[in-house]
Amino acid sequence: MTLAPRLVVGAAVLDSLQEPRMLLCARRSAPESLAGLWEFPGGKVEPGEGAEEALHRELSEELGVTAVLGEEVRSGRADGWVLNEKAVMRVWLAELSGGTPQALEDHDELRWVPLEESALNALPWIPADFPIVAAVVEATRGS
Ligand SMILES: Nc1nc2c([nH]c(=O)n2[C@H]2C[C@H](O)[C@@H](COP(=O)(O)OP(=O)(O)OP(=O)(O)O)O2)c(=O)[nH]1
Repeated sequence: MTLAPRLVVGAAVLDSLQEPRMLLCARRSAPESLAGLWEFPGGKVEPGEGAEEALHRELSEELGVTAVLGEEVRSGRADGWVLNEKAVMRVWLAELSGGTPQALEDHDELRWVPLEESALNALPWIPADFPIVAAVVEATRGS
């Protein structure tokens, strides 16, 4: 029997949905295997929770912010971006609507990085995130 992959949600938080120039990147502090790697803030969808609802909860818990979600960053697969053998992630563009992001939980650094592949790819992302970063740059290009 194959178990359905666990759904994770992530936010590509932009300085502006209308005129995006910067992406908020978060450096994980745990678990040890992922500590020091950069990611999209977010986390696992809990049973009974909607994906977007989970993303708002994670942004509040992890960063202490509220956000408006923009379009979903599509992978070409219906279920999202494959992270590993056990998890897939759906990712939305987002813009802050309240609060100043703080590394409250799971992260030890937050950084606004220009929306350019060279600048973003210079960070050591969780490996599965590199194609998502490229798709975020593509989705915001020309805005
Ligand atoms: N949040 C997030 N998780 C990612 C990304 N890329 C990636 O492979 N993952 C993986 C790391 C974890 O194995 C999983 C997400 O788990 P998590 O630890 O963030 O979830 P959570 O906040 O709900 O925490 P918990 O229930 O495990 O305590 O997805 C990403 O960009 N953002």
